[in-house]
Amino acid sequence: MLHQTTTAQPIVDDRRQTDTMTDTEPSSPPTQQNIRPRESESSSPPPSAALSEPPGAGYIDGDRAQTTVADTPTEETAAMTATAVLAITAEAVADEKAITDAAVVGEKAAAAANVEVTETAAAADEKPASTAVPLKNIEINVNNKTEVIIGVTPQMQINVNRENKIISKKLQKMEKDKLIAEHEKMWLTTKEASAVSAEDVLSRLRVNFRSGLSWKECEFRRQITGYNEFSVHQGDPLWKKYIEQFRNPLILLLLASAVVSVFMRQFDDAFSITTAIIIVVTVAFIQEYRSEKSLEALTKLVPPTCRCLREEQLESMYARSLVPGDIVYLSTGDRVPADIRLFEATDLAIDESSFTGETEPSMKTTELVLSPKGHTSMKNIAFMGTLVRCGNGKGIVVNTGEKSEFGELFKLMQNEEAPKTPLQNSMDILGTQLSVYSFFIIGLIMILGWIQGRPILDMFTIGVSLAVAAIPEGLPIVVTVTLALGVMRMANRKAIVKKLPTVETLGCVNVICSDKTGTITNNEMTVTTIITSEGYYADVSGTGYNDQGEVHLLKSFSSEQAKQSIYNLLEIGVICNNATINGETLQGQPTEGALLAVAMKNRMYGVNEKYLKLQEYPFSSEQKLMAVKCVNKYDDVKEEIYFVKGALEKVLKQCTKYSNGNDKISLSAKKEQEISTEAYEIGRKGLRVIALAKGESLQDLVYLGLVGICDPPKPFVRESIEQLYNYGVKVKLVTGDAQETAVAIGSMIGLDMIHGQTLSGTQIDNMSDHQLKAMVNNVSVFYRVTPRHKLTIIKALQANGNVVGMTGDGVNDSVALKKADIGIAMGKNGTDVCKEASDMILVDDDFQTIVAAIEEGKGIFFNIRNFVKFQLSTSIAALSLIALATIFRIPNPLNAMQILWINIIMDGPPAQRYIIYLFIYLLIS
Ligand SMILES: Nc1ncnc2c1ncn2[C@@H]1O[C@H](COP(=O)(O)OP(=O)(O)OP(=O)(O)O)[C@@H](O)[C@H]1O
Ligand SMILES: [Ca+2]
Repeated sequence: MLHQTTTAQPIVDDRRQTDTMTDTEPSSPPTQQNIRPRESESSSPPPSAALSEPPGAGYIDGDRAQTTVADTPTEETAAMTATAVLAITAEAVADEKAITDAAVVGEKAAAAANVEVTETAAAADEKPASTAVPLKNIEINVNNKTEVIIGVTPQMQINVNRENKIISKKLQKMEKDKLIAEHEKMWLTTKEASAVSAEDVLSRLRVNFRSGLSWKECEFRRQITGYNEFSVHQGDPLWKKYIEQFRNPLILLLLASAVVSVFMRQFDDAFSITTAIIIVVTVAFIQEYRSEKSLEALTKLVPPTCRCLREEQLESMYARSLVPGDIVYLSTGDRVPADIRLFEATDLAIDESSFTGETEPSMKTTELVLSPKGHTSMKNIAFMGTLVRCGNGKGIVVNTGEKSEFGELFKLMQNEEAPKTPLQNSMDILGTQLSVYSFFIIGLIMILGWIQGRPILDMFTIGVSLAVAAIPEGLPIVVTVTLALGVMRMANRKAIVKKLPTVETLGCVNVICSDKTGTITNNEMTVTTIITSEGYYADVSGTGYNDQGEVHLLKSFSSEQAKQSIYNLLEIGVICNNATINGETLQGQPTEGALLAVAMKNRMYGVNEKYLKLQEYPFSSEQKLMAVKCVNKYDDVKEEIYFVKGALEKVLKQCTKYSNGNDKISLSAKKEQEISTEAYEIGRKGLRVIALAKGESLQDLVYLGLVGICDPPKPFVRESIEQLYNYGVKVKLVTGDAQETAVAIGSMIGLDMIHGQTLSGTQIDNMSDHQLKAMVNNVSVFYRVTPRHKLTIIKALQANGNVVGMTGDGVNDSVALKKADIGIAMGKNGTDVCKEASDMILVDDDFQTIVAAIEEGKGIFFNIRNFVKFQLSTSIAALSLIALATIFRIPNPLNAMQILWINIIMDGPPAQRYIIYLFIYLLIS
């Protein structure tokens, strides 16, 4: 029988033996007890088998082998038995009990499911003695060890293969059920996770926070939990929706008239009316179905992503693939992808307004909450769907999809009907008004006809047909379909509209406020210039987040000293930093990535290891400054040092000295002026300026120098702005960057810098609303603004009657994006926060797409207007034709069927294609 190791062992003999074996038993040559090739009666393996098997592999006599199960199965025996079962089925079908016993006992048994059967040619001399059928050797791979069964007839082999398959399937299934049961025991609710320590959650969900789950394990867990998403609940079946369409009172009346026609023996009328009704209903049904489908598709256009640790690699992946136990990293601007129990939180503030209604972001901690009451008290949980306003953190996914707290909310939300767009509303009103008028006129016609003594049934069917034709009950649907189709067309042009009304607004935008970094520029930052506080000046070559490039010192007086100064300066940039570069991909903020890259180019490695980070003051667009408090690990006197980087004026405010070689010199007004001029000169080239300083206290820093970071405008922005201008849309730049940088970029992209003014955040602060409103139209560049200012600017523009679009990518844009008539977010590099706040998303961050979207928006608006006009004119034509004919006692120029046909044809451009299909179909059948 088979055995587990690669050394030859005593093997269970055929029918008699039920012995158990261990791996440690010494190897012995095949004996009588061992299974040997029967036909050749030789104790040595046949040549071919010897060639194809690893040394010491066992042999099985396929003919004689039998199922044997140890009475008291141990792990080994179980494994053996399982294996035996697999092998021996050549003759005997294994009994169920054996399999079950074997499987339940040990892991090895389960591993036996790993069976591969390979056929090898039997030795030439191995001719079967008793049978004419050629024999074969088959190799069975069990637990990665090869076993050979010799002398198997083809039929036996088929049996072996078949049985092996069945057994391995059974074993796999049992193994899986067991695992599923185990996994289900380890899940915990979000509330439970909040009430225990992070370590407990980690161990309960069996994950190491340093390495994360394995891909295989994730795959398995996902089979249990499903994808991290909400299944939109299935509506009525299609046939029911189709029948629904008949529930329209007018259609019912028409049907009634068809029935009456049958009784009156006017079969051709009855037939044509019925056909027409079916077509009307089908067209309406298809339209509604299509609009539903396209609306559904909309929600799937921008799949959220997240950063997750798997097999020690930090991966950026779709949030839908998360499972409980995944380790997720959160940073400013992220949308929380699942319910997460935090085990690390640095100044982590999360906006839970969508969830709790609380407008103030909630500060998160990692400590356990003893008895959590309500969502607000669970300070150690980041809830799915909420947004990281600032700081960063790490946590473990505890619940996903519908199991998350947000899932509960989602279920409630599903029951709410989606609000109608203003356009849909006005169409509804128009529809009702038209219905009232039409009914009135139709009533008149019918009474008149009746008085004139026309056949009552004719008058009735004509009246009802007129009602069907003239009452635009399909109008709202057509509007929705047109909007939805437009939205899909925009999606093809890489602009995703989140809500239908946006399309209406797009047609009338006349001002676009655009932030600079990430919208106008690529937000791919490269340090190109360095100026130290001593005045050493260096150029940096190379682009991208890598070490390809060099730092060239220009004005060097003493080159060693200069190198040291540059080193000290760049060191701050590395330590006061949260980004990482893996290969060439950057995780984190581009500005920080640029600082890491320049240090790499200066061949500075392992700088971080020298210091231990004690505290961080994260960067925010309000402060425009970031600081970390550290100690030098190798210093005996563990002195605290602050490393600071940020906008020059903010950093200089905290500095009292500047560094000059090994000395620190007090900052004079003159020196400050000098530094500002240097910054101005760098900024004038369109570079972003970051100042770097360090010191023992945050109020008493030593200034070390500046870096200039290049981030040029994207291609074709200039052309797009020109095109927008031609459409009557003005573009304004609103940026957190310095004046000279903003102005430089502004002129690069063709903003009117001659007539347009510039305005800073501070200036806005010193203005009344009224003053701002008076001048805001003429400003083309706003600089050094905070998120609050961005909002004020939008409001002031709106107060002047503008329809304002706002584009942005960062957290600092989100409030303004929400306030703007249309918020436009960058889809690729934009933060989740800003995508959430926006109405439209540019998939590939291309500014040109805005132009395309506005074109589409205008087109759709135009289409709908035309359609309404068309519908109205045909209704009026039909009504007046019949009314006049009745008044003047002329025979009716159109019969009921003809009216209906006209109605079908005019029922909207999207429908026409289907009508043609239907006609063709009717013709064929
Ligand atoms: N990670 C950072 N650490 C420290 N300071 C920074 C950092 N990033 C940017 N700054 C400073 O803050 C200023 C602008 O920041 P802010 O976030 O308000 O604007 P932005 O979003 O980068 O630009 P825009 O509003 O045009 O998109 C920069 O000019 C720079 O001096
Ligand atoms: Ca930005």
